[in-house]
Amino acid sequence: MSEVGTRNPACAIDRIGLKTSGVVRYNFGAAALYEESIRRNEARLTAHGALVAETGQHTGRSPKDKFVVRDAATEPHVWWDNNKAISPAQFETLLADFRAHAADKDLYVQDLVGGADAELKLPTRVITEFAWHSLFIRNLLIRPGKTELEQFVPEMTIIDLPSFRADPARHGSRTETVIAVDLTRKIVLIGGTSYAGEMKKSVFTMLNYLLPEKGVMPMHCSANEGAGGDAAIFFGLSGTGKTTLSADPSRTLIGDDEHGWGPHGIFNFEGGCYAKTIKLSAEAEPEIFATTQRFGTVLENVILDADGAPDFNDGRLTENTRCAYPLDFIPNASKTGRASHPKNIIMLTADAFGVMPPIARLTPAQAMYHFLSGYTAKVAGTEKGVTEPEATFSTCFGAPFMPRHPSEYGNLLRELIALHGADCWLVNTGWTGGAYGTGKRMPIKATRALLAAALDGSLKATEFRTDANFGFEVPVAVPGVDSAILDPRSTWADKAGYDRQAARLVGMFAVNFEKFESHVDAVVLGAAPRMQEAAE
Ligand SMILES: Nc1ncnc2c1ncn2[C@@H]1O[C@H](COP(=O)(O)OP(=O)(O)OP(=O)(O)O)[C@@H](O)[C@H]1O
Ligand SMILES: O=C([O-])CC(=O)C(=O)O
Ligand SMILES: [Mn+2]
Repeated sequence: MSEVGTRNPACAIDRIGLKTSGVVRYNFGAAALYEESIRRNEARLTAHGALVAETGQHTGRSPKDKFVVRDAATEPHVWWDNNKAISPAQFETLLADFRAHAADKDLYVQDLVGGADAELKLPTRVITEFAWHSLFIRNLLIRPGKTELEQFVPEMTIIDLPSFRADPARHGSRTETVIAVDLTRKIVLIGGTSYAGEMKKSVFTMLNYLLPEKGVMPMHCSANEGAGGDAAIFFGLSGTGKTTLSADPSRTLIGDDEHGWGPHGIFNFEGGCYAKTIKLSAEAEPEIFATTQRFGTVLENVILDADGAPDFNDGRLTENTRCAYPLDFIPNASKTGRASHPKNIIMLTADAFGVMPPIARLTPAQAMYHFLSGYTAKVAGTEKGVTEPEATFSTCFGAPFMPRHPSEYGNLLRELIALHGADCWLVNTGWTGGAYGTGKRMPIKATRALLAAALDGSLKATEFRTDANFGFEVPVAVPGVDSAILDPRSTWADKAGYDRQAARLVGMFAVNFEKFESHVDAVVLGAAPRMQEAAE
């Protein structure tokens, strides 16, 4: 095998049975991976020095094509209602076919780490067919130093071969796309998709399985820290604002997407960020915008204009355009990836029905209810002319990444909130002044002002009213924020329309929560939104 680059002399890729007649490139840095990506026609340079790649058919994750190996070790611990199973034999066949497929390919290898806590870290080797995927994952995970690299022994291995085609009859897959997760041997095989986000979420899935047994809560959340050392975490489904709102010039960024909460506080699983770039502007999100105008950042499915500059308003390939950059591309990012126990817990939702207030205070029981519900709303692509939003409930704000039953994560979170006395808030970054189609997206400025007041403690001291539908406490007036938006009903021209929409949403919450009723106590059940007797 022809090899280039730095690695532990005792750890070549044949440790996972891979051999190739091509060249294996270990732990290449950004410049070398740029050269490789461009030489191989995988990617292009932008006018400002970022690298831009297109993913073809798959412009987002493929949760329906993800499978977990059901063996004696995983059988009792995995939540099989939410995770599709494949047999150890099917996985073995798939792994053998991955080896055969790789046998004449050039391969890129990155030895990286998931988890900024030295006692809990997961050394992860990522072997990719594409050079740009190698740079993506190098940007996203934690990069070991040179000495560490020379002694690196992977615990987890990801093999990512987008040109592989799975065979449902042979591999137990659904389509030609497959994400196969062996939690016991800590191997993930990704085939038939070029969407880079699959790699980072594979590490997340593994940590979500491993950490609860060590008493650590894994979370789909961003995190930042105030000057006084007060940490905040922001849960939320895709597109609700974890990345946008955690990048705050007045606070230290810990991470934008995946964290653990253990006995020593919180820690990032990653060493980089993966931000949405659709309609990204220098005005609303200066720190994130700046990462797109420099060397080292990977842009995914972003369209370039005639001058080679990214056009973030162009959603021609997908609305899910992205940029991936190391944490230190954000000026005030943490160097350690760790912070104290969070003082504030924010649950983000993008309520496209325009019913929820922009901020509400949650009791611990309400926080548990909303954590298990995991509500947000999706809006259809505008080009299709669909104006009706669709409610999404994804438990723990991340069902596709949760191998275990939600009650395991829920109970861990509940204990931690009680132990550390964290304050909990629900923040709606979705629609105001009506539902999607009538109203508009909450101004980022307003969301930031409300969060600032919650995080500096001043919001707690203001006057609150109780929301008629959801039962949580909503501030009446906040300095620097138009009071009207605090009461969503007042922003709707059609009040009866608001009441109908609110009643519908409460009904959706109730139906969704039925599956958790036998897993929670009366206190959490009592935190459910109230069905109204009648509108008016
Ligand atoms: N009031 C608001 N608060 C936060 N984001 C907003 C707001 N209004 C519009 N946005 C836009 O919503 C998007 C939020 O995306 P962001 O990348 O922060 O999501 P995320 O929660 O990190 O998702 P993912 O887990 O998929 O990475 C951004 O494109 C941002 O510009
Ligand atoms: O993984 C992705 O595709 C993006 C992301 O963070 C999420 O969906 O939560
Ligand atoms: Mn995410």
